[in-house]
Amino acid sequence: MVNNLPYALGLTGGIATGKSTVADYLTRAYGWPILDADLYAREAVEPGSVILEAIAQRYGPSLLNSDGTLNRPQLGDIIFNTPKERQWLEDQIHPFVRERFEQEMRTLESPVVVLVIPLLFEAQMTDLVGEVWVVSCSPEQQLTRLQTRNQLSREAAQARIASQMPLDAKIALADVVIENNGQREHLQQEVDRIVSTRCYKFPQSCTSR
Ligand SMILES: CC(C)(COP(=O)(O)OP(=O)(O)OC[C@H]1O[C@@H](n2cnc3c(N)ncnc32)[C@H](O)[C@@H]1O)[C@@H](O)C(=O)NCCC(=O)NCCS
Ligand SMILES: Nc1ncnc2c1ncn2[C@@H]1O[C@H](COP(=O)(O)OP(=O)(O)OP(=O)(O)O)[C@@H](O)[C@H]1O
Repeated sequence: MVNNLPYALGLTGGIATGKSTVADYLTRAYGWPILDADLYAREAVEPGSVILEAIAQRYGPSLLNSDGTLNRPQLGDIIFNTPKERQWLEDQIHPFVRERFEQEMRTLESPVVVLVIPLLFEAQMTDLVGEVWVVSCSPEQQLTRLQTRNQLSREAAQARIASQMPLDAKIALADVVIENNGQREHLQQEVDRIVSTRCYKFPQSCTSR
């Protein structure tokens, strides 16, 4: 890690376990900036990008909406059901996402930054962060949250969950695990408790990986 970069806290977990909810709270309560892999992954496929062009070449122009943007649900149907195609897409997008994190981190003045990276382990981005927080919830809760938020059938939601590293395996690799099975207020108290026990008040005392 280059000197003078902020201390990076990596937030990951299963799909729809609550990473963005925790990130929103961290920035509201502590003022730490958030950098989000999902936003960079969207930037990677904006109209006019090389990657969107490659997607249209591979799957045909029907993968584009009439305004030239990516038809995300349709690409999701392909990649969350076909591991080889998921791998192809990740090979296109992940180098771009990594590059964007590195760029943005160099511009920050804050002593701490939160990187939200759903595929932190799968995409081997752990070197970007000083420590890893995994947001966890029960399998039933995860399925319900995902189906409700994305309006997905049970089968489609299960396919998305199955396309990621199992949550237990992520928990085993975590420095901090945040249980998110209760109300939002409880989650916030849990986050406050964790922050109070760690080094962020004195980030220079945090050691990099
Ligand atoms: C397939 C796409 C177009 C579906 O878009 P959609 O709007 O439905 O989902 P969105 O991008 O909001 O992602 C929601 C969540 O899905 C999960 N997810 C996304 N991509 C992947 C993947 N390749 N493997 C497993 N889970 C994934 C993450 O938990 C993410 O937070 C999109 O997810 C995508 O481009 N994925 C590939 C890029 C990627 O790997 N992104 C993850 C961040 S590095
Ligand atoms: N403690 C909670 N109480 C009620 N709803 C919650 C709670 N935590 C998260 N949610 C809801 O569950 C859904 C998933 O949460 P969130 O978007 O934070 O997950 P995520 O891990 O960032 O998802 P993704 O992997 O798809 O990016 C959202 O609709 C959010 O509002």
